[in-house]
Amino acid sequence: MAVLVTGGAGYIGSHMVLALIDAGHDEVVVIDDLSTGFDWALPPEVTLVLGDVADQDLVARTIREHQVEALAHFAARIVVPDSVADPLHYYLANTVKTRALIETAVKEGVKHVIFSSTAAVYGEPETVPVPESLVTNPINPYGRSKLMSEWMIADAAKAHGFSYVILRYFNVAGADPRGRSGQSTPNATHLIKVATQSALGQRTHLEVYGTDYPTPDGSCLRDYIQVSDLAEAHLVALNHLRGGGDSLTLNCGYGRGYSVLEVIEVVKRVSGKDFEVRLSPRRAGDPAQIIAGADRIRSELGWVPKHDDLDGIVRQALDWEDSLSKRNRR
Ligand SMILES: NC(=O)c1ccc[n+]([C@@H]2O[C@H](COP(=O)([O-])OP(=O)(O)OC[C@H]3O[C@@H](n4cnc5c(N)ncnc54)[C@H](O)[C@@H]3O)[C@@H](O)[C@H]2O)c1
Ligand SMILES: O=c1ccn([C@@H]2O[C@H](COP(=O)(O)OP(=O)(O)O[C@H]3O[C@H](CO)[C@H](O)[C@H](O)[C@H]3O)[C@@H](O)[C@H]2O)c(=O)[nH]1
Repeated sequence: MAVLVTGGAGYIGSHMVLALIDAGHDEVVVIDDLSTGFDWALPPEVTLVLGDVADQDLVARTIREHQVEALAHFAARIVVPDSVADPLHYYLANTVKTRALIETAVKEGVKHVIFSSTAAVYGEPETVPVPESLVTNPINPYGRSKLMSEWMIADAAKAHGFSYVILRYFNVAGADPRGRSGQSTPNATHLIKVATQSALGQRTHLEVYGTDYPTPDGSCLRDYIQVSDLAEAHLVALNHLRGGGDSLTLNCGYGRGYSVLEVIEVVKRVSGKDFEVRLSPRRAGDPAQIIAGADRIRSELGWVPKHDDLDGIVRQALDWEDSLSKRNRR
């Protein structure tokens, strides 16, 4: 019985594929349109079906051919400010296409669904950390596009009898400790990516978007979770569902926040490189602070993170960026 990973050629999806392979799952199928992913991010034993998650014939054929039992749905558009600039594109890519995919999964009898959601569903919480029980109130189209998908999945599961785990990721960072994958999107906007590229001289400078937030140093606070720890959370979620466990919605974070300025300091210290930092106005759609209430995933799934260390995460990101620039020069 296979696991179908949508968006498996992307940053987080490729780490999920590696985690599945490392755990001995021999049937892993990826559907990816390679819009932001890379076929080389996949190990050779994994089948890549090139296409769109909303192509219902293609997805149905893939599910049947590989006897797919579980779906891990990563494929999406992910950049918060882009979602503010082009909301209809985000609702199509993240909500409408998820509807089509879930409809196909239901028709084809897929038993379990794991969905990549986001801390952005909480919006601008008044206090942190945020427990899963907090009322959701997304402040940008990206968060809304994901929250609608959460609701669809929960409603469809109730009506059609599949089980699900919705994982609300906080800020994902770092790379595979064995150097097999990492964040590879050339113009990625994520803070740790931009900072490591600046440290390696691949960018001229880094802009800090906002230093007038109501936080200790005025810059935004985020909870950075290492990408292989996050992939491991998906594996324990899959085992939970396969063992007959109930459907769950869980935060994925460490429960600790770092400010943008603190992250920059860590990148400078770990890399041993200084780079220009410009203090700029706020970026559209950014909440001041978002930190996970991180207990439920531990108690429900027994998830134990192994890489809860910002220095280590930054070191992995630097090593990955370095290997990526060598790959691109070849
Ligand atoms: N990166 C983060 O910090 C973060 C935080 C919270 C949630 N998430 C969620 O995690 C998931 C993965 O994010 P990522 O950082 O790996 O992004 P990514 O852009 O690296 O990966 C997305 C993958 O999906 C593929 N894809 C996109 N649309 C597709 C479509 N219609 N059909 C087929 N393939 C398609 C892309 O080619 C890419 O390989 C997303 O759902 C995102 O919303 C990410
Ligand atoms: O060059 C940069 C890049 C980012 N930032 C700041 O750093 C913080 C983190 O920004 P990222 O772009 O790294 O991440 P986001 O918090 O915007 O969003 C990420 O985490 C969210 C969940 O918290 C979503 O799920 C989303 O997909 C994912 O990109 C923000 O305050 C942002 O303004 C900068 O100051 N300069």
